[in-house]
Amino acid sequence: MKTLMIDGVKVRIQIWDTAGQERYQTITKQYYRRAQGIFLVYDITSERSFQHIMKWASDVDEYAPEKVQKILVGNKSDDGDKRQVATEQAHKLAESYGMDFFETSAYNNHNITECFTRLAEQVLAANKKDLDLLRMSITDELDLAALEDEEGIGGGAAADPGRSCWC
Ligand SMILES: Nc1nc2c(ncn2[C@@H]2O[C@H](COP(=O)(O)OP(=O)(O)OP(=O)(O)O)[C@@H](O)[C@H]2O)c(=O)[nH]1
Repeated sequence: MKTLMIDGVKVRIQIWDTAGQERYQTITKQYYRRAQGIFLVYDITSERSFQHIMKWASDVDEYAPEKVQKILVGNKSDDGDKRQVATEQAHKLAESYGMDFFETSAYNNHNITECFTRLAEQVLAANKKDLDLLRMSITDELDLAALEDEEGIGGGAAADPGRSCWC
Protein backbone atom coordinates (compact mmCIF):
# COMPACT_ATOMS: atom_id res chain seq x y z
CA MET A 1 0.00 0.00 0.00
CA LYS A 2 1.18 3.50 -0.80
CA THR A 3 -0.67 6.76 -0.26
CA LEU A 4 -0.17 9.75 -2.56
CA MET A 5 -1.75 13.19 -2.86
CA ILE A 6 -2.90 13.86 -6.41
CA ASP A 7 -4.46 17.29 -7.07
CA GLY A 8 -5.44 17.55 -3.41
CA VAL A 9 -7.03 14.09 -3.45
CA LYS A 10 -5.63 11.38 -1.18
CA VAL A 11 -5.14 8.28 -3.30
CA ARG A 12 -4.36 4.92 -1.77
CA ILE A 13 -2.60 2.54 -4.12
CA GLN A 14 -2.49 -1.21 -3.72
CA ILE A 15 0.65 -2.57 -5.33
CA TRP A 16 1.22 -6.12 -6.54
CA ASP A 17 4.74 -7.15 -7.53
CA THR A 18 4.32 -10.06 -9.90
CA ALA A 19 7.01 -12.69 -10.36
CA GLY A 20 9.19 -12.34 -13.42
CA GLN A 21 9.99 -16.00 -13.88
CA GLU A 22 8.34 -17.92 -16.71
CA ARG A 23 7.07 -20.68 -14.37
CA TYR A 24 4.82 -18.23 -12.49
CA GLN A 25 3.19 -16.75 -15.55
CA THR A 26 -0.15 -18.53 -15.15
CA ILE A 27 -0.55 -16.89 -11.73
CA THR A 28 0.82 -13.55 -12.94
CA LYS A 29 -1.84 -13.27 -15.63
CA GLN A 30 -4.57 -13.51 -12.97
CA TYR A 31 -3.31 -10.26 -11.42
CA TYR A 32 -3.86 -8.39 -14.69
CA ARG A 33 -7.64 -8.79 -14.65
CA ARG A 34 -8.23 -6.31 -11.84
CA ALA A 35 -5.32 -3.98 -12.50
CA GLN A 36 -5.91 -0.30 -13.20
CA GLY A 37 -2.28 0.60 -13.76
CA ILE A 38 0.74 -1.47 -14.71
CA PHE A 39 4.48 -0.78 -14.70
CA LEU A 40 6.36 -2.78 -17.28
CA VAL A 41 9.79 -2.97 -15.67
CA TYR A 42 13.09 -3.99 -17.18
CA ASP A 43 16.63 -3.75 -15.86
CA ILE A 44 18.81 -1.22 -17.72
CA THR A 45 21.82 -3.53 -17.18
CA SER A 46 20.06 -6.42 -18.93
CA GLU A 47 19.26 -6.35 -22.64
CA ARG A 48 17.43 -9.64 -22.10
CA SER A 49 14.99 -8.09 -19.62
CA PHE A 50 14.31 -5.33 -22.15
CA GLN A 51 13.56 -7.91 -24.85
CA HIS A 52 10.98 -9.43 -22.51
CA ILE A 53 9.02 -6.18 -22.36
CA MET A 54 7.28 -6.97 -25.66
CA LYS A 55 6.04 -10.26 -24.23
CA TRP A 56 4.80 -8.52 -21.03
CA ALA A 57 3.08 -5.85 -23.11
CA SER A 58 1.26 -8.41 -25.24
CA ASP A 59 0.13 -10.32 -22.10
CA VAL A 60 -1.18 -7.06 -20.65
CA ASP A 61 -3.08 -6.35 -23.88
CA GLU A 62 -4.57 -9.81 -23.71
CA TYR A 63 -5.45 -10.10 -20.01
CA ALA A 64 -5.77 -6.61 -18.50
CA PRO A 65 -8.89 -4.42 -18.75
CA GLU A 66 -8.97 -2.15 -21.79
CA LYS A 67 -8.75 0.97 -19.61
CA VAL A 68 -5.54 -0.13 -17.89
CA GLN A 69 -2.78 2.49 -17.81
CA LYS A 70 0.80 1.46 -18.52
CA ILE A 71 4.22 2.97 -17.91
CA LEU A 72 7.56 1.62 -19.06
CA VAL A 73 10.23 1.61 -16.34
CA GLY A 74 13.96 0.98 -16.73
CA ASN A 75 15.22 0.20 -13.22
CA LYS A 76 18.80 0.30 -11.80
CA SER A 77 19.62 3.75 -13.17
CA ASP A 78 22.27 3.92 -10.41
CA ASP A 79 24.17 1.13 -12.17
CA GLY A 80 25.07 3.09 -15.32
CA ASP A 81 28.49 1.42 -15.71
CA LYS A 82 26.76 -1.85 -16.55
CA ARG A 83 24.13 -0.30 -18.81
CA GLN A 84 23.04 -2.48 -21.75
CA VAL A 85 19.86 -0.62 -22.74
CA ALA A 86 20.19 2.93 -24.07
CA THR A 87 17.71 5.47 -22.73
CA GLU A 88 16.79 6.51 -26.28
CA GLN A 89 16.07 2.90 -27.29
CA ALA A 90 13.58 2.56 -24.40
CA HIS A 91 12.08 5.98 -25.12
CA LYS A 92 11.31 4.83 -28.66
CA LEU A 93 9.70 1.60 -27.46
CA ALA A 94 7.56 3.48 -24.93
CA GLU A 95 6.53 5.94 -27.63
CA SER A 96 5.55 3.13 -29.98
CA TYR A 97 3.28 1.75 -27.23
CA GLY A 98 1.97 5.21 -26.31
CA MET A 99 3.37 4.85 -22.79
CA ASP A 100 5.29 7.24 -20.56
CA PHE A 101 8.80 6.18 -19.68
CA PHE A 102 10.94 6.58 -16.54
CA GLU A 103 14.37 5.38 -15.56
CA THR A 104 14.38 4.63 -11.84
CA SER A 105 16.53 3.31 -9.08
CA ALA A 106 15.01 1.36 -6.22
CA TYR A 107 18.52 1.53 -4.74
CA ASN A 108 18.77 5.33 -4.45
CA ASN A 109 15.05 6.17 -4.81
CA HIS A 110 15.51 7.99 -8.12
CA ASN A 111 12.16 8.72 -9.85
CA ILE A 112 10.21 6.25 -7.68
CA THR A 113 7.62 8.70 -6.33
CA GLU A 114 7.51 10.41 -9.73
CA CYS A 115 6.55 7.26 -11.64
CA PHE A 116 3.96 6.20 -9.03
CA THR A 117 2.45 9.70 -9.08
CA ARG A 118 2.31 9.68 -12.88
CA LEU A 119 0.61 6.29 -13.03
CA ALA A 120 -1.90 7.33 -10.35
CA GLU A 121 -2.65 10.52 -12.31
CA GLN A 122 -3.23 8.50 -15.45
CA VAL A 123 -5.52 6.02 -13.65
CA LEU A 124 -7.52 8.87 -12.12
CA ALA A 125 -7.84 10.59 -15.49
CA ALA A 126 -8.95 7.34 -17.16
CA ASN A 127 -11.61 6.85 -14.46
CA LYS A 128 -12.61 10.50 -14.14
CA LYS A 129 -16.16 9.99 -15.38
CA ASP A 130 -16.84 7.24 -12.81
CA LEU A 131 -15.20 9.32 -10.06
CA ASP A 132 -17.29 12.37 -10.92
CA LEU A 133 -20.47 10.29 -10.78
CA LEU A 134 -19.39 8.85 -7.42
CA ARG A 135 -18.62 12.34 -6.07
CA MET A 136 -22.01 13.62 -7.27
CA SER A 137 -23.90 10.78 -5.62
CA ILE A 138 -21.95 11.28 -2.36
CA THR A 139 -22.76 15.03 -2.45
CA ASP A 140 -26.44 14.22 -3.10
CA GLU A 141 -26.47 11.81 -0.17
CA LEU A 142 -24.82 14.36 2.12
CA ASP A 143 -27.34 17.02 1.04
CA LEU A 144 -30.18 14.61 1.73
CA ALA A 145 -28.77 13.65 5.13
CA ALA A 146 -28.39 17.34 6.06
CA LEU A 147 -31.99 18.02 5.00
CA GLU A 148 -33.23 15.04 7.01
CA ASP A 149 -31.28 16.29 10.04
CA GLU A 150 -32.84 19.71 9.71
CA GLU A 151 -36.32 18.26 9.40
CA GLY A 152 -35.88 15.76 12.19
CA ILE A 153 -34.15 17.62 15.01
CA GLY A 154 -34.06 21.21 13.90
CA GLY A 155 -37.52 21.99 15.27
CA GLY A 156 -37.82 24.70 12.62
CA ALA A 157 -40.41 25.49 9.97
CA ALA A 158 -39.64 22.34 8.00
CA ALA A 159 -40.34 20.18 11.07
CA ASP A 160 -43.50 22.03 12.03
CA PRO A 161 -45.97 22.54 9.20
CA GLY A 162 -47.87 24.94 11.45
CA ARG A 163 -45.00 27.37 11.45
CA SER A 164 -44.62 29.50 8.39
CA CYS A 165 -41.33 31.17 9.27
CA TRP A 166 -38.15 30.72 11.37
CA CYS A 167 -38.67 33.80 13.58
N1 LIG B 1 21.78 -1.51 -8.22
C1 LIG B 1 20.48 -1.77 -8.10
N2 LIG B 1 20.07 -3.02 -7.79
C2 LIG B 1 18.74 -3.24 -7.70
C3 LIG B 1 17.77 -2.24 -7.92
N3 LIG B 1 16.54 -2.80 -7.78
C4 LIG B 1 16.72 -4.08 -7.49
N4 LIG B 1 18.05 -4.35 -7.44
C5 LIG B 1 18.66 -5.65 -7.17
O1 LIG B 1 18.32 -6.53 -8.22
C6 LIG B 1 18.10 -7.87 -7.74
C7 LIG B 1 16.72 -8.37 -8.15
O2 LIG B 1 15.75 -7.61 -7.50
P1 LIG B 1 14.28 -8.14 -7.29
O3 LIG B 1 13.53 -7.08 -6.57
O4 LIG B 1 14.32 -9.51 -6.69
O5 LIG B 1 13.79 -8.23 -8.78
P2 LIG B 1 12.42 -8.81 -9.32
O6 LIG B 1 12.18 -8.14 -10.62
O7 LIG B 1 11.36 -8.69 -8.28
O8 LIG B 1 12.72 -10.31 -9.62
P3 LIG B 1 11.68 -11.47 -9.87
O9 LIG B 1 11.52 -12.11 -8.53
O10 LIG B 1 12.34 -12.32 -10.90
O11 LIG B 1 10.42 -10.87 -10.36
C8 LIG B 1 18.30 -7.79 -6.23
O12 LIG B 1 19.61 -8.21 -5.95
C9 LIG B 1 18.13 -6.32 -5.90
O13 LIG B 1 18.89 -5.92 -4.78
C10 LIG B 1 18.24 -0.92 -8.24
O14 LIG B 1 17.51 0.03 -8.47
N5 LIG B 1 19.61 -0.76 -8.33
